[in-house]
Amino acid sequence: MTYMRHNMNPPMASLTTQFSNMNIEASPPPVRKVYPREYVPMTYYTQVPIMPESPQSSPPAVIPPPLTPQVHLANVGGTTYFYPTNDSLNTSGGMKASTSQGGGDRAVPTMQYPTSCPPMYTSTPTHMPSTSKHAGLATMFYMPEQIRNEMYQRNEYMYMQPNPQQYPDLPDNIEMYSVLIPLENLSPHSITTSYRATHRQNGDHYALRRLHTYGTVPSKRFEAWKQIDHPNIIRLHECFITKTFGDHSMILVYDYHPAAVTLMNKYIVANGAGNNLDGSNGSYHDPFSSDPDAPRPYTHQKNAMLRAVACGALLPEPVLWNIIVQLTAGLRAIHAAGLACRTLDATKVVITGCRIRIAWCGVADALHANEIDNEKAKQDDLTALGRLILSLACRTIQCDIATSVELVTRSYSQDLKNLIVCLLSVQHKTVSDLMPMIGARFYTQVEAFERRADLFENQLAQELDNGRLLRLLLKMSFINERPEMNMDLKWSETGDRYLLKLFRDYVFHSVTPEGRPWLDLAHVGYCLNNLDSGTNTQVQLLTRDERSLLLVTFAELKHCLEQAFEELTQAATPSP
Ligand SMILES: Nc1ncnc2c1ncn2[C@@H]1O[C@H](COP(=O)(O)OP(=O)(O)OP(=O)(O)O)[C@@H](O)[C@H]1O
Repeated sequence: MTYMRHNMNPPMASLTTQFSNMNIEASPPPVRKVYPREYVPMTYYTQVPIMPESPQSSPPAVIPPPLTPQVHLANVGGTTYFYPTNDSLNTSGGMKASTSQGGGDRAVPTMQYPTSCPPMYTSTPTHMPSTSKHAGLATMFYMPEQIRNEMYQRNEYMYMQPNPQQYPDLPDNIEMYSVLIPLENLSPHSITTSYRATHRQNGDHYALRRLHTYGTVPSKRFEAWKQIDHPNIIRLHECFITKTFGDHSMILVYDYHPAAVTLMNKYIVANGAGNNLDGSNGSYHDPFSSDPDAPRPYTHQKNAMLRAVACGALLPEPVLWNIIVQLTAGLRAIHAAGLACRTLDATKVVITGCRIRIAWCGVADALHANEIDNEKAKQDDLTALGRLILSLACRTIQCDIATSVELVTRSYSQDLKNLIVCLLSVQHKTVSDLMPMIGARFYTQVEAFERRADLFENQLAQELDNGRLLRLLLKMSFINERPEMNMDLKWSETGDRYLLKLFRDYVFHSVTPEGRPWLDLAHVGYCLNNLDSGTNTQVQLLTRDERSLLLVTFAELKHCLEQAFEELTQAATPSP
């Protein structure tokens, strides 16, 4: 009664006589919290209410009419509609309604509904809790903020546009790739450059690695690299030589992972403690290298590292194990394919969300094509992994091994220290040897990934529902308040469309008995899901003048919607 009420005391006399005897005062308080609950799929014309008739679940002040064997009457704009009661509904799906004489403008349909089950839409309003003072509306409409931010950040990278003034020398196309955007600051002396590019045919983005002035033929190992499809390795798709840059450059084409950031940038440079990049060309110097020309560590950097320990800036150990598990998984696949990474360091491993991936695989094979000792290269990979973990544990790349191991001993578990020492030792080892050292932490990682997968799956389910409801809303919006259709200025106000208009009011324009807008998303979700399913649950629609109350089922409303939308679709299609 009150869902369209604009003042607190509507004239009771205006209600149709069938309902005038109802004791409104005795009914439960009209506005209640609607607890989200599971949606129970219905079959047509069974009279089981979808939401239990508990005081917690009713929409505001919509009082269930006493179901009597008589025919219900409703008057709309001078037309009286007769609605059959429960008993007169036949389970074969037929339902009849008739108008009294009086020339109403609503053509009363004789509807045939399918007897099969309607589509099942589960988890109706579970993600649409009822509005409360404390919950912001935004949190109900959108996915969790962390996931949303991750997605938006990736989109930002996906839709990034090149600035031609910034890089005027960049070619428009390289073979099938165009719209080049450098992934790093271009430096005139570097021997490699990376770009994001778009494939001209399929429109997908790729990460291109250009090896400048590359004279020899592509390494045979590229074919093996292209076969590696692993979640912790960025996939190589193709490689070719091009003269587009005015030299013989080799281009290696990889999957593009938007918003990927190197471990160096995320954990070391961000800490401000490990920038060991040579200012002249941005290249990375390994502080543990046996090369006598490599920059040596400084005592003050050791102090900075110790200060980092003191103020708790070290990475939590689970983060390190997460990286170890993923990197060893990647290395395992690479070594099993008879290949070696050869350039594993913090600038060649990227992270997106929680995923760690080894980047630019195969580049070292192109640059050092003559290095054929694969077994040694595999050992070097494991040593490089040990150095990488040590750098991350200390959040610096500028400290000597002894000091770093000492720090790890003090700050982390014995297991982590043993693993690092094993990786750095000269003894022959394989990735499989590391597995017992990782031990049960492997299961912790699997659990974490499964939880994340569950989270995304749940979110996906909700988004599926949101998409479905959006399509329904779009259909309703195409119909409601349409100024004219096929020269008929009253099209959206008459016939089936009139019911849809009243239904729209019921769903979205309900007010509390005090006349305040009733913004309950559970109510909206409940109504739209019932409409989409075409259930046999009845809904009472009050005309705007509050003089008539119409009893309709969601199945009827669904039929009205489909009919009206079909009319629109036909009118939209130009005749041949
Ligand atoms: N497949 C990829 N998809 C998206 N971004 C990537 C991909 N691989 C690497 N990146 C990003 O590209 C950027 C540049 O990578 P690159 O390896 O050239 O960095 P670098 O540290 O400058 O190394 P180098 O000195 O060898 O050029 C990095 O920020 C990295 O996160």
